[in-house]
This record gives sequence, structure tokens and C-alpha cells, in this order.
Amino acid sequence: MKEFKLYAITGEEFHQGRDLIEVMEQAILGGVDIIQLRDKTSSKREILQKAKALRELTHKYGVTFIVNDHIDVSLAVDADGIHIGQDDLPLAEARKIVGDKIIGISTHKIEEAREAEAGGADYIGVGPIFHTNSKVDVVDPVTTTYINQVSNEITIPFVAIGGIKLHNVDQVLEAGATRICMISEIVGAEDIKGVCKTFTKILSEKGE
Ligand SMILES: Cc1ncc(COP(=O)(O)OP(=O)(O)O)c(N)n1
Ligand SMILES: Cc1nc(C(=O)O)sc1CCOP(=O)(O)O
Ligand SMILES: [Mg+2]
Repeated sequence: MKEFKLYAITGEEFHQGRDLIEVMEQAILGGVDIIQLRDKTSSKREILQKAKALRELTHKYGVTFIVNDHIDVSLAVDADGIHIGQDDLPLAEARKIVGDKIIGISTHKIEEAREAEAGGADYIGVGPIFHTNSKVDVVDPVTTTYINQVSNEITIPFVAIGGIKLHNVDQVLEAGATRICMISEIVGAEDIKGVCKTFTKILSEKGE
């Protein structure tokens, strides 16, 4: 998969009435490399419509597009890949369906990270690093200690997620993360493009 540093997930509950596509376009203009459609409440038909619109937007800007949970929707709109969790379809079965498209997997402990790497995942989510209000059925924060473990052992790309904000991102990067993923801090911001530009700058300075 293409190299990435800043990963944004949709979260319309934080939009304050703003349009999904306008919000995600601002994130892209701020430097986001990957957009994931995550929608836990809409009907499949509505999710498909949103996915089509986001596919068009991400194509326009050459940004990677991932669909959360719904492999059928991901394939239907020719997204670049799918993100699955520990309770979703297992990696081996997902791979049979999506072929060489990107598969990302959430992990919350090193055993899950090892299993994802051995099974051929393209990247892993590492979290939740801090407390988050954006996910209902979330495990306790894994803290930056888990970032440390993963960065020392796992060779596939990993992205830190969960409660990451401008005020704590330094801790995440100090622990060894080079890629970060957020919902509320990006899509809930008043100046989405500005916030993303700030994160992009922080990430690129860390990478130098
Ligand atoms: C990049 C990234 N990491 C983790 C998750 C969480 O996925 P999952 O555990 O399947 O939980 P839901 O998002 O489906 O509630 C993610 N979506 N993206
Ligand atoms: C969707 C999701 N997955 C997590 C995981 O740890 O797997 S944490 C999370 C929510 C991230 O949202 P925010 O940036 O607003 O905290
Ligand atoms: Mg899921």
C-alpha cells in the first residue's frame, strides 16, 4: 500500500451539521492520506451512497479510501480496501474475498498484532491509546506502552488510534508511532483543514 501518515475516519455525529463530503474534502486539503468510511447507524443502502461519494472524492485527490466493516460495500464501490476488527470476518476469509486490496485490522495487544502480521494484513490499528468517546464497545486504553511494543517488534505499517489530540500527539510519536488516525479531533474541529495541516507538519518534522 502507499505510504501514509495521517488517517482520518468519518464521524458524522461530530460534524455539527456539516456535509460529509465537504468535511472530508477539508481533511484531504489539510493533508490526510487515508479516509475511512465508518458508519454504525445508517442503512446499508445509505452507507453505499456515502461510499460512492467518498470514492469519487478520494479518486479526485488520489487519496486512499477504506471502508469499515462492510466488505460488500468496499467491493461495490471499488474502494482501496477494508478495515476489520477482532470480531469481524477473520483475515483469511476476508483475504479470499478482497484479493489484493488493502486489509487493515484493529489490534489491542501484541498477540493480535503478531497474528495480523503473520496472516498477511497490510496494516494494523493500535489502540485505543487514550480514552475515546467515539467508539461504544471499546476496550480499556492500551496506553503508549503498546505502541512501544509494536514499534519494536512488528514490521508491517501500524497506525495509532483512540483519543489522539493535538495536546497528546507528542506522547504517541515519542513512543514510536509514525502514523496516526483520528475521528473527533479532525471531523469535530472548526477548522478541519487547519488542524490537519498542523498534524501533517508535526508528523513530517518527526519523520525528518
Ligand atoms: C484504523 C482503524 N483502527 C481501528 C478501528 C476499529 O475497528 P473495529 O475494532 O472493527 O471497531 P469499529 O470501528 O468497527 O467500531 C478502525 N475502524 N480503524
Ligand atoms: C474507531 C476506533 N477504534 C479504536 C480502536 O482502538 O480500535 S479507537 C476508535 C475511536 C477513535 O476516535 P477518536 O479519534 O475520536 O478517539
Ligand atoms: Mg469493525
